[in-house]
Amino acid sequence: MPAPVNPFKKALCEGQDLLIGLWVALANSHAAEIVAGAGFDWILLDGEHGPNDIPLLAQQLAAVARHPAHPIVRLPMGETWLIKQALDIGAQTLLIPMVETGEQAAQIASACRYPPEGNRGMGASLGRASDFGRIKDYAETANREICLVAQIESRLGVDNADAILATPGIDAILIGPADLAADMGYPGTSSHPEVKAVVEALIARIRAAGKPAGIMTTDPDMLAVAKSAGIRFAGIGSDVGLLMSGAAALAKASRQAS
Ligand SMILES: O=C(O)C(=O)C[C@H](O)[C@@H](O)CO
Repeated sequence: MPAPVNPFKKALCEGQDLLIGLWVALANSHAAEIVAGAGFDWILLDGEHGPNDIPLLAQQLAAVARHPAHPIVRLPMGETWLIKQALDIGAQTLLIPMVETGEQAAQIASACRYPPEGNRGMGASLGRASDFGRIKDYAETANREICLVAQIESRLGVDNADAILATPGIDAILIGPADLAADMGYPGTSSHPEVKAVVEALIARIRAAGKPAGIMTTDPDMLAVAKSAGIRFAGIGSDVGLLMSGAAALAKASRQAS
């Protein structure tokens, strides 16, 4: 029995639709399960800015498994040991932040694949990835179902985008406008015209390299720019944002009603 098919990777490679996702940063399996059934194509379990660790991420992966929303796991950084642990708990799609060079792209790509394609350590028979050893052909078939998304979110990353895109094993690029804006001198202003121009040009380069481009943005104007430039996946909000805005609106409405 082979490793399970990665539906997100399949949809990116074979489909044309825009895949909509939600950032999930509450680091809670109940919250993840609630939004996984809401109708998103994917959810991003955020181990970079959410208070997540490997055990919490494993709980969330298990909690959302019965829903169609594909869980993408973002790690704090592209450390080889952390990539190994994330894959062994069953993450099939990883988002690695702040990828800035071709060398870094090669390192994270190698960490995601078993030899001879890479240097991922053998141990999935102990982990959820192989259903704890029940998927007998996991080691032979896992590589093709891993989807590695590199995040480009700095001027250096943009400058080196061609080298990152040319790296075998980098399956897609997600643009991070918030960090990109900060690096460009516009912290907190990810919808700055100069940022939008860089994002638009970067999407064109990603597409020209034959790879899918994605973005995370809650700014409608930035999303419109990205859509017109041809992105294939977009994170358009977060569980934290939904909870904050919903709670505040209810509190305000209840005061007005009383
Ligand atoms: O730089 C960015 O933009 C991102 O990486 C997304 C941020 O982490 C944050 O906007 C997620 O809500």
